[in-house]
Amino acid sequence: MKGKFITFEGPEGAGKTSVLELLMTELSGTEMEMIFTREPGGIHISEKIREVILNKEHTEMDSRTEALLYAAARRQHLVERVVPAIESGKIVLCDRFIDSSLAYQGYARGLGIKEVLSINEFAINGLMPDLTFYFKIDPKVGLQRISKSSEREKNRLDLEELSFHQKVQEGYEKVIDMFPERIVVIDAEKSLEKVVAEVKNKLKKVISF
Ligand SMILES: Nc1ncnc2c1ncn2[C@@H]1O[C@H](COP(=O)(O)OP(=O)(O)OP(=O)(O)O)[C@@H](O)[C@H]1O
Ligand SMILES: Cc1cn([C@H]2C[C@H](O)[C@@H](COP(=O)(O)O)O2)c(=O)[nH]c1=O
Repeated sequence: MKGKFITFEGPEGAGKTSVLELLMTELSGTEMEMIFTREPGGIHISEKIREVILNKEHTEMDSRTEALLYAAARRQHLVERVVPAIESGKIVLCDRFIDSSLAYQGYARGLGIKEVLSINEFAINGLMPDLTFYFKIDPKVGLQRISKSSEREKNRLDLEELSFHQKVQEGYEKVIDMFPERIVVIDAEKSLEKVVAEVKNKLKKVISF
């Protein structure tokens, strides 16, 4: 039996990683076999690409180069980690995937959502998520959260202007309109406990635990 591929999306500081960590703890005792992973990263080569993309000294990086690097990291992560897990029946919970590229590179960087979708179609070769949670939050609130966090050093993308992060949010709204059946919107400005409860509730509709 094939597993499922579930992704978590949203602006900076929306709470995706915190929710995934709590889900990992709460669902680890259940019968469902799950893996938790992230983009860009999740495996050796893609973590190396992550370091190149997010290094705050790499201010000269061209937007198309950035889009191609995310797509390359995505391809390797899918082949090495995501596809084998799904084929062995596991549930894969992934922090960010293709919708990040559509919102950040396609819309906020101005490369075009369709153009970025097209390079990513080559990378993913048909493997779209079964379900995506979009963590909706005012970008200002998300950025305030990461500024307060002592564990989080700001990367090159975090350091973009507020106007860039507002465009990311607009980009996500467009992506949601393109894929309304796949993407579930979660109010990420609620307390962490409430967000986790809402995600678990929606998850129960696609997997049993
Ligand atoms: N619902 C919440 N209410 C208040 N603070 C929260 C909530 N969720 C997460 N936080 C805090 O906000 C900060 C960012 O959270 P987290 O790293 O989980 O976000 P993220 O969506 O993974 O961000 P990024 O994509 O930028 O890495 C952390 O300090 C976390 O403790
Ligand atoms: C997958 C992906 C990510 N990004 C951006 C989004 C964030 O600013 C960083 C990743 O950092 P996080 O702390 O792990 O959320 O990269 C992007 O622009 N395009 C993408 O495809």
